[in-house]
Amino acid sequence: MPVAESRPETHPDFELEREHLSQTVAAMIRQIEFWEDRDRQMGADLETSIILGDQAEEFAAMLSPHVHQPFFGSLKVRVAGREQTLYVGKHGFRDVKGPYSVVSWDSEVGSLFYSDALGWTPRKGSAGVIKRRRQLDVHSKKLLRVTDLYDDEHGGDTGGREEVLLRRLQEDSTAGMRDVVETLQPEQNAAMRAPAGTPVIIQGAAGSGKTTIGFHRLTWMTNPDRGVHRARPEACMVLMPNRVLAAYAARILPELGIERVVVTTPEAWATGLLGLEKLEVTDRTLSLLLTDRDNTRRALAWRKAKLLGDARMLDVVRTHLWGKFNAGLAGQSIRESIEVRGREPVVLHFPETELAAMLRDVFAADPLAGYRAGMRRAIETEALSRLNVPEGEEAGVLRQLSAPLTTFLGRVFASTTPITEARRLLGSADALAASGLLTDREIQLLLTDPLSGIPTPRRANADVTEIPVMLAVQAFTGGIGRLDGRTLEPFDHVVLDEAQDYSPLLYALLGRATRPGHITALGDLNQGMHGYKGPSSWEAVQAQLPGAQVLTLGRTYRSTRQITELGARIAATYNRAAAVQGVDRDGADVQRYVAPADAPHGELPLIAQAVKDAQAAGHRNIAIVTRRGVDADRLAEALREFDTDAQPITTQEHRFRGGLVILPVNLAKGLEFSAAIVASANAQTYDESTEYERRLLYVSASRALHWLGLVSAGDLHPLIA
Ligand SMILES: Nc1ncnc2c1ncn2[C@@H]1O[C@H](COP(=O)(O)OP(=O)(O)OP(=O)(O)O)[C@@H](O)[C@H]1O
Repeated sequence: MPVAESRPETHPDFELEREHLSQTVAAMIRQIEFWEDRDRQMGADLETSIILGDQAEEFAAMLSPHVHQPFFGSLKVRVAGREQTLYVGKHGFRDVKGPYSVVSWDSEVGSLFYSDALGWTPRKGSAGVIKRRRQLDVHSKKLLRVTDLYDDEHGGDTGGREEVLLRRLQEDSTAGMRDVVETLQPEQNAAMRAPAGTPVIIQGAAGSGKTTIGFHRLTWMTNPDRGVHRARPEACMVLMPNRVLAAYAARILPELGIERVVVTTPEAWATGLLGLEKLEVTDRTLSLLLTDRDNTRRALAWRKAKLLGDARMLDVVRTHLWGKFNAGLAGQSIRESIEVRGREPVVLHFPETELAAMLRDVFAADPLAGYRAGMRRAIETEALSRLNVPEGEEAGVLRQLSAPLTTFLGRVFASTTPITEARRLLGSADALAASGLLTDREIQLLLTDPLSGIPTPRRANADVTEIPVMLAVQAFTGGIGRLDGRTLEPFDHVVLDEAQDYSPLLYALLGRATRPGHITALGDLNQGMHGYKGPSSWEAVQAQLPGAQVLTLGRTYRSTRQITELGARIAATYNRAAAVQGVDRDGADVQRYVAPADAPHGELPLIAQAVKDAQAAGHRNIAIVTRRGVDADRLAEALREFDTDAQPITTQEHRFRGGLVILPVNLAKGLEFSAAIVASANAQTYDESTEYERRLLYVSASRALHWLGLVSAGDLHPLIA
């Protein structure tokens, strides 16, 4: 069946829809004017009037940005013999006096627009049937197009959903991640709306929309419809692999209507929590894997890194701290004379045996704020109850207790900075053996140092592989979570991007730091660049996040068929999973630029030419991708001689602001551009025999939406030649 066409003259309902749009715009404007008119926001007294006025102003401010596009779709439903059309937009709007209401995309009914379901049973009321789904392209208050996606009266599915999607995918990239509210696909919608309070692992190939969907799920979590599971944006955190990507992705948030979410990197979060923002984080395992040719040493380094991120390490750390704090308690007691107003002073005495019993209870209770705070609270509570302190006098008693308590806690818990304590544990066979959880071979492995040949920086540093153990020490002693002023709270919701790079131990810790069931992990086990620090399977993650569901996104959306096919050729050399299904979108052929290996200026003139060609094809956001940061800096400089001014993005401080940029592949991961040019796309740069290098080549070659150029002085890489 032909798709009901979109041009005004061909879609029979175009005029009707245009009229509905203009009436909706008018109704919204009326409502905004009403809210903005303070004289009409009258309460019983002045104070209530002011509150009402402020509230109304806030409503007006929230609705205003949506007047230019009140909705993007509609749903015709039949319930109890009555037909009704619901309009779906980015922001809900209730037309109190008329029929021009809009339901929000992230509401319960909004979901029906995206799913393939043909009926539904609401919580109350009778079951309904979907009669029609319709896309309405609106821009600047003007209706541009009407496309039916599903029409009961015309044979059901029209193929319109694919048509709308393809149109959207043809658009140019922007300087930030975009929302896909208008074209969310059924499987994405289902993943986004996996029951609130259930941890979710979204597995999907590159370009399947994982990261995008993760942010949409976060927004969905903040909707009041989520009830007890509703998340406050300021209490949520998103972890992304680097700061360039974090800044790029965070731009989606205002579009989705939420603000104040913390979007950062795991390293920044960890060093912040450890109170060591200046700590340099190294990845010496990676350096060794890339430079050392000794296979035994490589295998050792890999296995040691894996073991450091093993979830059992949580209890290894806990047992170690138990032994340490108990030893610290030996010979300690608290004896303090306390005055309660109106009574004789009494001596409060906690002998060692009692303190030891309290410590045992604190370990058993495992408080979020850590054992130190837990112990303080336990002693304070016991003191108040033992002295039978009247309510008004509690603060005074606690003040008297404060100094001796701090001294005592200092003796037991001090000298435990997470870094030194983690290293002390990892260097001691006895400490590692205490829990009985590790085998002798594993203990030996932890005591060896396969990385001794890899230099460490001069500054204070920690390796990514030891950070989870340090965080575990921190979690047990000082607590782990979100700092709200001086108190530690669990995060309302945490989203992890590139979730295949988080160890099971980190998952266990993040689970502690977050409300139960409130982690959304987005990843692709096939894209793992750092298998030594990630989980071996999603089951290993599920073991740390009770009840976690794995949802798979099967389609990819980013690139044209030509670019997707090229990427698939590279990925097929290491990817064991079945080939993914791309959206079949036709585009320009992949362009290849090859100069003789001894050409006077090497590949420079070719890169400059590729940039000109991409620009001539109409692209503005263009990336030149290099293998390393130094290559990008060097090329940026040299290309100026060839009339090409590319902005380098070579440190995490740089930001992508659109235009022509040059950046190394590790910073390009996750970003996307209308056009991309892979510099030095050859086997000298991306070693063919190393899987890691082939994965990097894949990342470089998969950054473009529409146009891809491959450049080399000397033969192109065999996988893409
Ligand atoms: N339903 C959709 N409608 C329109 N565009 C979409 C849709 N889903 C994904 N896209 C687009 O596909 C591209 C890839 O999305 P995204 O970056 O979220 O994928 P990803 O799975 O996180 O990829 P990677 O693993 O490479 O980081 C983006 O341009 C995104 O806007």
